[in-house]
Amino acid sequence: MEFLTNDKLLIVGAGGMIGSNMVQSALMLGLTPNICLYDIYEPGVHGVYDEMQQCAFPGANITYTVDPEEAFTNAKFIISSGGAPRKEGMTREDLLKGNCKIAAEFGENIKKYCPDVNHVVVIFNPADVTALTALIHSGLKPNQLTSLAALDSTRLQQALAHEFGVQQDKVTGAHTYGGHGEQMAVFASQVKIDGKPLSEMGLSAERWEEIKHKTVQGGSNIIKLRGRSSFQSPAYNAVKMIEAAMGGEPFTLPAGCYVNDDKLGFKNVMMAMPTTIDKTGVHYSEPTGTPEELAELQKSYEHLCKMRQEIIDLDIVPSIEAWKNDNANL
Ligand SMILES: NC(=O)c1ccc[n+]([C@@H]2O[C@H](COP(=O)([O-])OP(=O)(O)OC[C@H]3O[C@@H](n4cnc5c(N)ncnc54)[C@H](O)[C@@H]3O)[C@@H](O)[C@H]2O)c1
Ligand SMILES: O=C(O)C[C@H](O)C(=O)O
Repeated sequence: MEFLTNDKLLIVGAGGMIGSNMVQSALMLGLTPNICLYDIYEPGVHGVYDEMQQCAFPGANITYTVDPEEAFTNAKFIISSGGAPRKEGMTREDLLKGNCKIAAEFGENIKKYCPDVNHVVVIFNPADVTALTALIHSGLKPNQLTSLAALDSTRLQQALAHEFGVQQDKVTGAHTYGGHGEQMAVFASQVKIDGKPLSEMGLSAERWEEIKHKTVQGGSNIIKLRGRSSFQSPAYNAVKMIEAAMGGEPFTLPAGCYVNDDKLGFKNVMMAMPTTIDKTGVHYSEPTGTPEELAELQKSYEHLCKMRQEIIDLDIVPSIEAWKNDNANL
């Protein structure tokens, strides 16, 4: 089996549902044989390790540990789903306090044990805010850390493909930006169905609102159907993001990235943007949309600013001025 690299990939939260699926996806996609599984729950991560050994995957060199020093040392790529998931009836924001505390420790571990890491993907929710917390505590440059935001766009693609009876890959430009939560901004103006603009497809305004609602509720719908939050789609997409950061196939769906942009008016937040991820990290571009879509994005940004204030008030991150003093790149 040929691998893209031999660099160490660390999977944090590897004993959980997303973590265990990521190990498998990373090996099946041929990213690296050198994978370290880390979790705070020994039986869980031990069990995943045993199962991966029992796959007898050619060339794999998997280790597992509950010791952060052993886990983070020499890691070149990291994906973390190490945090609590929500249950039915909860919002992602309900996880903010507990998971952002975990994110602060996660960032500190990076700073202490692997400051030379190339790229980090944060999955655990609320992903925009846990990722911001991790970025601030890690001391990394903004283009080295991304959060998983792609599922909202793949859900929009899915709903539109179903509506028009086409293969999902015939739906292009179906993207959501801003926060990965109920306040996400769902963009229609760039969508094409089999090459034809959505505006020419005869979709009623009422039907579009239903598709939007379905997209926003996509995560809750999986919880209703499966009794737990999504794990296959986040695992696959996060591994694809890391593959792109390793220099493999480009990742073109929106990703969460640090934005501090006077021109756009979005300051000191992590949010989903039009992005590209490559060996040099994550790079965003300006979203294209109608004035209504951009106003929705502004609302989503304002919601993210409120959550940012909560983690400042909880002393999980310092004030914006203080974190900028610590890391001039932010
Ligand atoms: N961004 C997204 O699109 C997206 C999609 C799905 C799920 N999620 C989020 O991903 C997270 C994980 O979901 P899951 O289904 O894998 O949950 P899970 O409970 O199956 O797994 C989480 C794992 O993290 C471990 N863990 C907890 N605290 C840790 C710490 N401090 N260090 C290391 N490991 C730790 C747990 O022991 C557990 O094994 C949740 O927060 C969920 O909401 C995000
Ligand atoms: O919905 C959740 O809590 C998990 C995840 O954020 C998702 O969108 O599937």
